[in-house]
Amino acid sequence: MLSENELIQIRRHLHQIPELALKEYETHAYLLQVIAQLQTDYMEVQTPAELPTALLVLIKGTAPQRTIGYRTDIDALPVTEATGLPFTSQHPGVMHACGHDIHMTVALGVLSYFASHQPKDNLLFFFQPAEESENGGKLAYERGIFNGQWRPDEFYGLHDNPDLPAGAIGCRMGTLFAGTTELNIDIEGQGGHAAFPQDANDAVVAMATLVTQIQTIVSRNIDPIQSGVVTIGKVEAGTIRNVIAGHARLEGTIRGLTQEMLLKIDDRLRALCQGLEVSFGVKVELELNQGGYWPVENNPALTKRFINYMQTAPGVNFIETKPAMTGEDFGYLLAKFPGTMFWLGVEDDAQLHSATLTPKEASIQRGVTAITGFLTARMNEK
Ligand SMILES: CC(=O)N[C@@H](CCC[C@H](N)C(=O)O)C(=O)O
Repeated sequence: MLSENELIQIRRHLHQIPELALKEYETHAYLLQVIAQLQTDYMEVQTPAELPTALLVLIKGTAPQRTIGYRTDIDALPVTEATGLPFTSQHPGVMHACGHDIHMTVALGVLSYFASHQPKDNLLFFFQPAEESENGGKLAYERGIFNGQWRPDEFYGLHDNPDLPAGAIGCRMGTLFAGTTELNIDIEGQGGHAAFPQDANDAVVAMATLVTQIQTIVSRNIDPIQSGVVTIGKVEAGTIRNVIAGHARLEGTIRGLTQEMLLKIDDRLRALCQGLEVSFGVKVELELNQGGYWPVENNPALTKRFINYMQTAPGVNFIETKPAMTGEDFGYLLAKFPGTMFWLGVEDDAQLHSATLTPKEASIQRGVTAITGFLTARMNEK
């Protein structure tokens, strides 16, 4: 079983080798190396050919009634790290800014416990690529990697949370995370000389107007008692100060706690894009892609058990949380397999996706202890 100190060294190594969605080859190789040291005769490891940076590890139980799945994501973000940590990212422009290094380490800690204490039920660990983009969970499901002995009867997974105390477990009945839709908008106008706007059709002015109009969707079109978010995270236009840009592109994300909310926001976006074509004489292409980022809906019966355990287990700091507007493609897997997603507190002033995110490492061992305790208790239930 991996000690707390060994887990911290593993986390620091993973932190130095962050990789973007579907390119997690070095991470995959390192995970395999750690897992090989934990190998027992009741463990099977598989790299699915259909998704080559994913990893499945099955620990066979002594008297299995079910296969319990535990999922961790493994990808990182295109963020330039600014933590100044001695174990900072060695991959320029890429960082574990969402804490997936912590997620993987906790999963390895739980795996190492059951590799040396054979469980009663089967335990399936799924190291999933591409959570931040590219729909790794959906791809895994659609490409059929959860077949035969690799199919979980129920699934659990966590996300780190800087707003909660280190090691605290947060969860709620019902919806934990929003569904998200990625949006891309291309605006085609007419380029020209900066001095002769009358002969051009400025895509920058059309784009700026659209960005402002988009702000009215949440403020004016949705019920204030409900929730929605539209964030434009990236804008691109132009080449130099004295050339009017003929093309502009916006990239953003839509968030809603229900599918109805997401579809309503989609409709308003379509209408605003059509209006922009009329009012500015530009051509607008709107692309909406929800992929696997469905709302994360916790299964009522399993989540009740999970919360009961965490509320009463000695040494676990359980906090009931509100729904969050973060997205997670575990939402897709929870629509296919019953299960529970929960938070692990990592206590930091920086937010997720920030270049200075520095999760507290004390959360790792506390998370491992809470999760191994829960899984053991779950295996003793009918
Ligand atoms: C926990 C977290 O931060 N998840 C990501 C999920 C990305 C969703 C998708 N690529 C999108 O941008 O809509 C998040 O940004 O919430």
